[in-house]
Amino acid sequence: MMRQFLEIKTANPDCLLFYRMGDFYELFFEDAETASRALGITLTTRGKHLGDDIPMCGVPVHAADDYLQRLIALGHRVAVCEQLEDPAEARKRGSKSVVRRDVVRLVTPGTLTEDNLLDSRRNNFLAALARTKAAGDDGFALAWADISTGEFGVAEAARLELPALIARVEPGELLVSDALYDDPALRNLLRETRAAVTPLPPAVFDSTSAERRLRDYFSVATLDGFGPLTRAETAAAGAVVSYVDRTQVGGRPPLSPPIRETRGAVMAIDPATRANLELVTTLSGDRRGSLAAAVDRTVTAAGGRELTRRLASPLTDHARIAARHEAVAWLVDNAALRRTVREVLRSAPDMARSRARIAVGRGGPRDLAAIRDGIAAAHALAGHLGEVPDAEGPDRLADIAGRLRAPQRAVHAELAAALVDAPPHLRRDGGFVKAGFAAELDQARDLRDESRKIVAGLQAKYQDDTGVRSLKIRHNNVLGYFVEVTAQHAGKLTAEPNSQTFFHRQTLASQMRFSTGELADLEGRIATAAERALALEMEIFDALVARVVADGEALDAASAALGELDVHAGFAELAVSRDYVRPVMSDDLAFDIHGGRHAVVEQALAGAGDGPFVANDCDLSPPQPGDGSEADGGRILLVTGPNMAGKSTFLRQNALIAVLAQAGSFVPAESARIGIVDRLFSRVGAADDLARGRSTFMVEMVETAAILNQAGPRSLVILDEIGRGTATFDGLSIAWATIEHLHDVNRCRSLFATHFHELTALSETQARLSNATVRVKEWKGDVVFLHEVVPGAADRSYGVQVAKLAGLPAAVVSRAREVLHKLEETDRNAGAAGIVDDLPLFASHVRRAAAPAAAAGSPSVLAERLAAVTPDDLTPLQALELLYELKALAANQAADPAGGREQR
Ligand SMILES: Nc1ncnc2c1ncn2[C@@H]1O[C@H](COP(=O)(O)OP(=O)(O)OP(=O)(O)O)[C@@H](O)[C@H]1O
Repeated sequence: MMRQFLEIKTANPDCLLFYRMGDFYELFFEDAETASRALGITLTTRGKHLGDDIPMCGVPVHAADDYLQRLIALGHRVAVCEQLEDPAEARKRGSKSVVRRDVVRLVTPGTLTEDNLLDSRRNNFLAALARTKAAGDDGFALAWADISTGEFGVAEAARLELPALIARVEPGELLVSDALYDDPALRNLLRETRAAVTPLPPAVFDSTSAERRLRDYFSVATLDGFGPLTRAETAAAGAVVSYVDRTQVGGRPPLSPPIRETRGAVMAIDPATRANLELVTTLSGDRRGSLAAAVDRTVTAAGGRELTRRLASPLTDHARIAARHEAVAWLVDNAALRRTVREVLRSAPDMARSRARIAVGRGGPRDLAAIRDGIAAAHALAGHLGEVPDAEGPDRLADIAGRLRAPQRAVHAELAAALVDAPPHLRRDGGFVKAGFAAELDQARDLRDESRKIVAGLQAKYQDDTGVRSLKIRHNNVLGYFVEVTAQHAGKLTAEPNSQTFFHRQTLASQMRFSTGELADLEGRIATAAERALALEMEIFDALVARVVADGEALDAASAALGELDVHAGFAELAVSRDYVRPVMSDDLAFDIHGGRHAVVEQALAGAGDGPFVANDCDLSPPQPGDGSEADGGRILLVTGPNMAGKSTFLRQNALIAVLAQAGSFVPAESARIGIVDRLFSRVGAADDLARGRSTFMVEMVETAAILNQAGPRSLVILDEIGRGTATFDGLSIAWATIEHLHDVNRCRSLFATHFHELTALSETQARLSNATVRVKEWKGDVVFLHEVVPGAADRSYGVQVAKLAGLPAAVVSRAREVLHKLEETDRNAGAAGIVDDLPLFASHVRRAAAPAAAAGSPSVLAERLAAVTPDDLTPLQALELLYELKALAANQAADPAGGREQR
């Protein structure tokens, strides 16, 4: 047996080997040590190998899923090795022969199918990243498949686009070739992804053999039917199916043909933005508190997964977005139908995952029942949708109704006729086929149950015959049926005449067990009948499985349609219950939100009874009378305001409104007009990334750099407190230059929140920048937050007041007030004027701020000259001349720096 174990282990060196022995999976050697540590189970020894004890530990088969889940979560991979024949078969080959065993499946993070190993509301994708050599940085492709639902997608990407794509798909496991695994350019990407990264030999990614593998997997002669896949896409998709084959050991889960996603079809959202906006999980990884949790009104698992997917990948295609809104609008208007639809949906089980398990031979009777109930729900829903004349319903719903009708009624009828209402999880013990379905089965069962009644009668008879009232007939796997009496009464059975009937079988401490001829005879009949019944049930099970497998594609179509309908109905329910409106989508640069709210904060406030959320407007549409096209450039809104006033909330709520709208939902606002956003960027909050050797400030700058380098005219950019992680002047300067770059180069719709009030001066020179502030009231020295965003600039930050609210010791608060007072005084007298010479750009503003002190010194000549310039009035030539002049002025000033200071 050890030889067999070692052979199998050698073939699967990177996995923990679950070696089946009877009712246990046993682990040996290092695997046993690793597993016992990871699972907290006892480590024992069994036999010797090369003179040493063999470490061993085991998990019971019936509880194996739990242990698997924990091992997978810890990043292990497990090879499940089963007994492939009955031990009796093995014994026929000789008393020393070993039961045939082999690995039937590798369990890895990306190839799970069991419900308790999966999150029902999220896909679990296995992804593969491939690159074609010739194309360099641009030739990447990602393929992703969920073997628990059959979905399969593929897309091309440039290297810079990869982080966003991988973060969106959020694979559980990512396959890469050894070469990519070792590529320094991808090191950070691979380290940052939450997926378990599995390096594989380059041959797995070879595009020529990939093509063959795909043809083979989908049993097609050519891949042309899948649309034109690029070489990198073929390689990635080929790697996925090759790994599925390897881990499922030939049991092929049904996958849809790879659906190719065109570039730019979904809103690009990089990983930092995705995390910051907490779209599907919060920063701490929970679903609770995320946008998904706040807007999820779906009632099925398929709907939950579809919702998560939509929020993670909002569309950019006007027509497709409009179709989703149309479906939601229709379900908003048809309240009665919406309620019926949701009611029926509630009864629909997770058909996709059940069908996938059935297809790989891991399904049980309960999975068949899920298909039965799923088909019933699908047909009922199609009926309800069909009751309303098609002309009234939007295309999207008509299409959904069509797919809901796809599964055959006959399949449902058979399942319904064969299965009991609530069948057991495992088929092993039978008991799932309805009485009356198969006459032969009924007979076998009757015989079995009849015999059980006879056993009961026999027990009564034996009690009378022997006079032992406590005599029992029991059953166990070793003895079969036996008569049991307490030791005290044993004598009555061993004495004449009873000893003629009762044969002694076993003596325990306080009981004695016997057999009788009648009992042995009955036992035989019961066992045969039970075996027969079980065998018949297994036959019926297999026949039902075959029916389900044959109708698999229709079932998948219906399951997907069910999920989509659930999302539409859920969004409609959300719109009605939380007062969301249908956004008007356009192809220009509009972004005009009236009375917008934060989807998550609003609900949190309502839940905590913390008063209403204050709605706010936000208009980032191009201000000039133009056609609103890209040439006009979007507006930048610079938001200043005290701490805790609601700046971050305001910024995020607008980003979330864009995401919701393009995901197909209505939005929390009184009205919204949104020109489609193709990329969303946000830099919100700051966190150290010490693990990667990056300080808070470094993280902030890396993310800002990515935005300034990548944001295009159709992007939406949210920047919160850029530059706060460093010294004031450095921070202010960086923020200043960042805004100018956004305004002049990126020209995209942007929201910028800051505590640097100096930045508000930019509105004088930047045509498309306007200032907004969040109102507060001061009351008896404390600050009252109104959360109202109004045009204009804040005058101060109220930081000390907020610190007091936060419970800073009174002594610290009063000392801070003193220091603040002193600093403000110094600033008024000298500090501000000091900026004038060093940073001429700030001149216009600083002069205003320092007005009382102006007499104390003369402002910089350079600043004065600049202030006199109206850039819009200059011809290019004049501008160049001005530049020469300014350079000369600056050179003069630099030659006599002390002179400048002495004047002050
Ligand atoms: N519009 C609103 N209506 C009601 N409450 C709000 C609103 N906006 C924000 N709040 C409440 O105020 C709190 C603080 O908001 P937020 O974090 O956005 O402030 P901030 O101005 O960004 O603060 P800081 O400058 O300190 O980062 C939120 O947690 C929320 O409870």
